[in-house]
Amino acid sequence: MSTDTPDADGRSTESQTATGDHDDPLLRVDNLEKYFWANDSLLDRLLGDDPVAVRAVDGVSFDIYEGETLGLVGESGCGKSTTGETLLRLQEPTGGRVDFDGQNVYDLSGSELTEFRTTAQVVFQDPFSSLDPRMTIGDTVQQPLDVHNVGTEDERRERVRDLLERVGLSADQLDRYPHEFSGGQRQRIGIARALALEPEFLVLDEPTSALDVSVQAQVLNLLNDLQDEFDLTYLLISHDLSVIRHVCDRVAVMYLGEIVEIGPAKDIFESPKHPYTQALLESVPRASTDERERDRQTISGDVPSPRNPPSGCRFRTRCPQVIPPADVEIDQSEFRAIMDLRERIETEDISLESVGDDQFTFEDGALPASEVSGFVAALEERLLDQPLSAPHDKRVRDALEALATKDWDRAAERLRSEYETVCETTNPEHRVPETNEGHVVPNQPVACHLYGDTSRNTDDRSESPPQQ
Ligand SMILES: Nc1ncnc2c1ncn2[C@@H]1O[C@H](COP(=O)(O)OP(=O)(O)OP(=O)(O)O)[C@@H](O)[C@H]1O
Repeated sequence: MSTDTPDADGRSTESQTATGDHDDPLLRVDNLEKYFWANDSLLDRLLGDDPVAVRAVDGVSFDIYEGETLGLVGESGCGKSTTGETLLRLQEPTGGRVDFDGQNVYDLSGSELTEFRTTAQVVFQDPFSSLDPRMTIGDTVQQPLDVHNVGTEDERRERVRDLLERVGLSADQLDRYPHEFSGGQRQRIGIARALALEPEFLVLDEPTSALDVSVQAQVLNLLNDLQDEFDLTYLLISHDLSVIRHVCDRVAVMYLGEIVEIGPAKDIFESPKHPYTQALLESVPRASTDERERDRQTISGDVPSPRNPPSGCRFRTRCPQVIPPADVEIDQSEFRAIMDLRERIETEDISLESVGDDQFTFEDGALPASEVSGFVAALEERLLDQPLSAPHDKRVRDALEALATKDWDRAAERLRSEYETVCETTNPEHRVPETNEGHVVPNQPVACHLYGDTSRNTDDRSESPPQQ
């Protein structure tokens, strides 16, 4: 990680050479899974509601090498914080393992677990809520030393003074309270506390998101200096691509509980492979006027609920590159319109009674035959932004006709039989992508049906340690 002397692409030469000395990762995350259970209260059980799994983290695998900064990026709700907290064992996993220095952290107990808790620390986003307003900052930073009974009282106080100085505060301030400090200073206090036990590994969970932009850079620079000085390894969680770009050696892109792409930061930013990574990058505001004038694409819709994630590729409900069946010729905007329509029919998310401003009246669950064509036309107008080309227009009308008898299943089946895509039937495995010239890109596995050949499948982790 480095922020002080950025080169042309915003990463310093130093950061590009900061990793790669070690074949064995410091941290190896293997198929990590964390489900929460909703509808699981006594009342729910009395009401007969079944518990529902919230799949916050759903089988992620990656490695972190000593001295590097791995970025974990994705929209809000994708499972980044849950991943960070679960791998630190602040939450227990529902599946998978995490090896730290060769030991599965979920097997640790007693003194081994205590040792792990000193070695792996976290810095949270919000320095306002993560500090106890009734404790002086000296006591706050000293607390982990007290809990772990490190040194004498005098030695602990001396260490607190050193730490405060080291993070850019004055040792004279240790009797002050959090409200006497600015946001950036409070984050420095949080960092000092995280460093108190001389950890090797820090999870930085949105460490600058609550700060003013001008202060963000200072805190990132401080984290960079501390990494060099104390040989720290970072997992940096952020939804902010500019933060990730400037400080990370490698980047893992997370979507709805899964890692969709992972690779060296430079490659991810210069040559993103997964449509989600591309869409995330497209949605970043541009710095230069030329680029600002270019149309900025935003990702359509919201992240679906992790209670009921889409089948197959989870990004397919928003993806601008969904793959049509081999025998269907259709442009992407028409295919997207039909996919969205299918989704609404399959979830019965269309109010049939209100179509055409209530001009159609269902009797015994069906419309009179004379009204069906008007009803279909009104439905098309409501559900489609633009008319479809042949033969798709006819197929869609057939499906909509089934809704005139409220036969949702027949409508859904009519479209499914024509338009079912590999993106919905099959969860893509991580594969090493191929460039247009036929070169494979071994360090950038991607989970997308657009790429690769199943003979070269890999799991989520890069095949080799980060490049020098
Ligand atoms: N204790 C919990 N119980 C139930 N669901 C939870 C719990 N904690 C998190 N979730 C759900 O898990 C999903 C992932 O949340 P998480 O906070 O890990 O995402 P994130 O990518 O870090 O987003 P953000 O940046 O908004 O925190 C979300 O849908 C969230 O609502």
